Amino acid sequence: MVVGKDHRASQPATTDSAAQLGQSLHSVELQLLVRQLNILNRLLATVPSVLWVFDPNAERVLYVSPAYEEVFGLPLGQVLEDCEHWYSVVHADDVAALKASVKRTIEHGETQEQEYRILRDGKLRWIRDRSYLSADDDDGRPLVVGIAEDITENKHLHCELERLATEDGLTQCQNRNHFMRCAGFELTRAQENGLPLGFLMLDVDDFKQINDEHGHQVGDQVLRQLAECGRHVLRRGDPFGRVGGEEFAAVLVNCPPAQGRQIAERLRDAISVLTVKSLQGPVQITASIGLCWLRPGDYLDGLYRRADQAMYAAKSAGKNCIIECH
Ligand SMILES: Nc1nc2c(ncn2[C@@H]2O[C@H](COP(=O)(O)OP(=O)(O)OP(=O)(O)O)[C@@H](O)[C@H]2O)c(=O)[nH]1
Repeated sequence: MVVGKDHRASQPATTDSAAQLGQSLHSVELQLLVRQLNILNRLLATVPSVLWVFDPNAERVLYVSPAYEEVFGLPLGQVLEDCEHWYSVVHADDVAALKASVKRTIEHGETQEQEYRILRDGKLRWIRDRSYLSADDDDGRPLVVGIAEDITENKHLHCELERLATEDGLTQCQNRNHFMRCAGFELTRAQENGLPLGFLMLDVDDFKQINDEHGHQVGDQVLRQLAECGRHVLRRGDPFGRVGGEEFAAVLVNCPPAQGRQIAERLRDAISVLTVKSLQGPVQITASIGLCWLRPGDYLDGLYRRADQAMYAAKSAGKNCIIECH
């Protein structure tokens, strides 16, 4: 913006040049401001995150950046008219937590970070929203400013990494590390609450022979089917993992011995009727099971060792049976 020279003769020369200087200064500042505004608009239109400003007193969204339409799949105008539109795509189970998080920002000035699910184009997407209490605006009222990002891809990657870190690749049950962590957690919980807990160790019988006669692929299939059988027979929340080559373990959470024996028996029965296909015909499998119970002052190592000893006792007793260690 260029301001023209003022030729008014009545103006004294000094005042004239001061006014000119003032105007051109004004003009430079204005140009700078317009330029900054353009940059800011370009930035806001380019960044994939949604920046938003909420006025808690008026309960209105004062501003949302253009990415809102892309990220939330909703028109900008609607949310500026009524902030509830924002929640219309949020997963019903996540709305309360999201509202509570914004409320905490308003009431305590706490910076909040909330992850929630939205439904966009019939698909679930994950959003991470951070909100901050901003400096007062012109009227002296506090505003909440936030930045929301679509983190769906990160979330999927995180889930995949977690799965790889906790799951046994062959059988899809817990891997040894994860099982031991879960077992330790359940042991502590049982001790703190005085609840009964069982520990079960299972080893496939004559597995080397199965591998030798039918090949490793059939052996792998035996392990997969056995794991599937374990998932089916054991209760949902009971940790169950592959702790060695053909060795599995389970924690029977809040389970008195009588019930634990029934579960172990059901498992042994279910395994003994499993048939695994091979070129030479169906392969029958059996397993030896060791069982023991949590004692006061037990450590996971001790519990594991007693169940292992009981399992080896079952092997010595002729296999395909359950031995309990007290
Ligand atoms: N197919 C397959 N075999 C495995 C895997 N991990 C370990 N094994 C095999 O499991 C077999 C275990 O053999 P052993 O320890 O002698 O036990 P076993 O033949 O079951 O004998 P008992 O325990 O006395 O019944 C070995 O041949 C290992 O190579 C695996 O992931 N896949």
